[in-house]
Amino acid sequence: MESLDQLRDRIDKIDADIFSLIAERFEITNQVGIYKAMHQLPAKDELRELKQYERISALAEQFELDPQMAKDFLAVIIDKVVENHIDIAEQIE
Ligand SMILES: O=C(O)C(=O)C[C@]1(C(=O)O)C=C[C@@H](O)C=C1
Repeated sequence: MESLDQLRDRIDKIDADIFSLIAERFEITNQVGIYKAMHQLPAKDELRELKQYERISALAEQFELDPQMAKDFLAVIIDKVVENHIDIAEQIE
């Protein structure tokens, strides 16, 4: 059995991986924000979001996680992405 410190080290590494991937996702969504601003597209795409929530919910079930928790987690990220898109559009105007 691993020690508490070893288990916590593994948790810390996973947290670092998660945030590295979230940062990469924001880099990509910022590019989407620039594209949308340049093509006068709205910051928010409800249909795409519905598909995203369905997809994340199915993914959560596949990994035996709570689908609502997964959707809440994604909502925090997507809400921030939309804010960033609005900021980008204001800067490009
Ligand atoms: O796919 C897009 O159009 C995005 O802007 C990305 C994204 C997302 O983070 O997944 C964010 C905002 C949109 O409302 C839908 C999806």
